[in-house]
Amino acid sequence: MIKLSGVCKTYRQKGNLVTAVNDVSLHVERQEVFGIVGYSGAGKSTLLRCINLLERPSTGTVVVNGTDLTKLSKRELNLTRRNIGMIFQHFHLLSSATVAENVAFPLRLAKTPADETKRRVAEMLNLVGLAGYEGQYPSQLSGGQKQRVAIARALAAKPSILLCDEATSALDPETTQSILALLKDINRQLGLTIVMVTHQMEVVRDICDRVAVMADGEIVETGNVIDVLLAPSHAVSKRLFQVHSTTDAMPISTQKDGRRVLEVSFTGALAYEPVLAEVAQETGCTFSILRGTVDTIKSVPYGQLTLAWHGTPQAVQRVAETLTRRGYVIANDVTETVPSEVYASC
Ligand SMILES: Nc1ncnc2c1ncn2[C@@H]1O[C@H](COP(=O)(O)OP(=O)(O)OP(=O)(O)O)[C@@H](O)[C@H]1O
Repeated sequence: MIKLSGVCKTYRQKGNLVTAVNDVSLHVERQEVFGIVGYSGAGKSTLLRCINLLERPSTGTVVVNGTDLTKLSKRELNLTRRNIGMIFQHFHLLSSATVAENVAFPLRLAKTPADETKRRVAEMLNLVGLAGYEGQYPSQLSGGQKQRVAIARALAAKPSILLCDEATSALDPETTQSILALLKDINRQLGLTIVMVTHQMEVVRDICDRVAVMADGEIVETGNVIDVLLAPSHAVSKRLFQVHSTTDAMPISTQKDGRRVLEVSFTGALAYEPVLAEVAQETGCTFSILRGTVDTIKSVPYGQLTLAWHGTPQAVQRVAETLTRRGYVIANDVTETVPSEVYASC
């Protein structure tokens, strides 16, 4: 559906070259919700804007539905862009136009007949839950309602792709949830492909199927959300997705007593099995839970726990291997990262 190959974007800034996106290749499947995350300045927005050529890549190709956008004339590009809607953090609504006029804007550009425009605007406002707001102005709406109008406008020309640039970052948590629910519905009902840039990990957890982690203009890790979230492999992903800091999770007394402190994760049916009790029995160790989360990601149960294992040195040595055999993932063996001076001083 969307295939980026070797995309680079450089800017000239005060005589220096800034590389915002560096040799990114990416494949987004039809109808998936794909997240792009990373710290500020990682290049996320620039990469997103390369997908509809709001930013023209310095090198590389952008193929959408089999067409390389970088090869199109201006006119062809404008026509193709109708297939790609976009929403933004600050909504970008026309303040002097009514809700209906805002939603009708892309249809006017496409010279859609008036009766069809009217019908489509009504359909879109119904979809986003704003039927009856046609005559209101953006200043009369809440942030969540403004984003709903922006979504209606973005979908008015029936695109098959929606790009979202920090679409929920300016909204409170409750409104964020309602916009995410709307995007999920749209993804399901209309079969829309959604690519979203976000720094909100709950957005990734709630709505994305796959995620790419960016750092310094590059994609450093891509995968299914549940895999990247529970067993991130790159240092940046670990920082972004870790639920809590290891140091916070370990009172000093536990560092001393717990011979082995492990951060583990598990998914699916394992959440319902008495794995920890069985591993304790098999190894002859006991354990305490220092920190933990058990939740679901898109209806799949998962858990992340920090465990202190107590027992003889030989017994605690067997714990990690036994947990792994039972299907747990060892995200971090914290014991090995605790300096020996810490043990000595406790
Ligand atoms: N038009 C521009 N001119 C010059 N440099 C730019 C331009 N746009 C982006 N950059 C630079 O490219 C880099 C990536 O910026 P970008 O906005 O894509 O990052 P981001 O990950 O989206 O950050 P944020 O989360 O803060 O929005 C930054 O160093 C930024 O300063």
